[in-house]
Amino acid sequence: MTAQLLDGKATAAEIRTDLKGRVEALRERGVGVGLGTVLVGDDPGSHAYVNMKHRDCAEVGIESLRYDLPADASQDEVERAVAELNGNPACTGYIVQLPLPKGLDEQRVLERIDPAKDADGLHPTNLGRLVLMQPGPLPCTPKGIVELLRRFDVPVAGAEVTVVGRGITVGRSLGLLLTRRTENATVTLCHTGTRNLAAHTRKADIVVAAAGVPGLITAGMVKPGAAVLDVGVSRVDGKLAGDVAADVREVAGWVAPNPGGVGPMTRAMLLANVVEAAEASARA
Ligand SMILES: Nc1nc(=O)c2c([nH]1)NC[C@@H]1CN(c3ccc(C(=O)N[C@@H](CCC(=O)O)C(=O)O)cc3)C=[N+]21
Repeated sequence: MTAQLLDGKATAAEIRTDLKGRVEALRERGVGVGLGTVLVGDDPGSHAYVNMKHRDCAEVGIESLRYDLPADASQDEVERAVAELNGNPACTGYIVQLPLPKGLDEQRVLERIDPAKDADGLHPTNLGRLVLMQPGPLPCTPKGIVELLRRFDVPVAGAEVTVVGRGITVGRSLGLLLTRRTENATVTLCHTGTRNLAAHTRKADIVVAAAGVPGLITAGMVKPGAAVLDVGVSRVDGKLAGDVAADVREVAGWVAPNPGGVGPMTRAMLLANVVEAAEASARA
């Protein structure tokens, strides 16, 4: 038996079609939707991701505003781009592509984003709302993971979920999201200090691998029939490598591959956050 594919690529395309209709409806009411990006430096991966985000915007009818700053940009220059997007009414939401080049204070930049325009949900105010279980923009990757599980009817309520990785953009935020009453999962959050990783993954109904360690999760670490989602992004000899080994397909019940799984869902949720913020402001 091989695992059912959690096809993030096809699901994200369906979501973009839905969003396109909602963007048209907003425009008919005179409400524009614009996504900004701030990219610093010349990392080829980051450039590729930002390009994909702008292509998605064009498809859905969202205006895009783009700031590309050189690798030697100063903290002030980055913060000036952020201030401009905060002040520009054509920009209804934006992101600062992470990681920023060494020497820049990432947290200080994130804190200067207007929380109402925070399309990534990474401003401390919005992360605080997540901790407090109040409404607000959610980090795109965790939101995409929950949406993917929901659309493929993977049971989440009451499930044992083991998340590997404690980063803010994925692991830690996902733990907070999945333990809300509306998701109701039991979460084990593993990290580099975890003593027996396999013991934690083997008991899980759902494993989310977001450690950035190529091939970390192998077939022997997975309970038969479990859902395994590969969120690892590493480059091995210039090629994209996930955290999940190929043999996992033979034991898992569902697999979200990388590429083609959670990545496209992350981009779709970025658009969803921008559209939802515009809809909320149109209601106000
Ligand atoms: N402020 C900020 N927000 C982010 O959301 C953010 C970020 N910084 N920095 C980097 C990570 C990484 N990330 C991905 C998004 C989409 C794909 C994606 O769509 N991947 C496709 C194509 C992969 C390929 O072919 O290269 C796939 O998985 O099928 C991957 C990775 C967002 N990130």
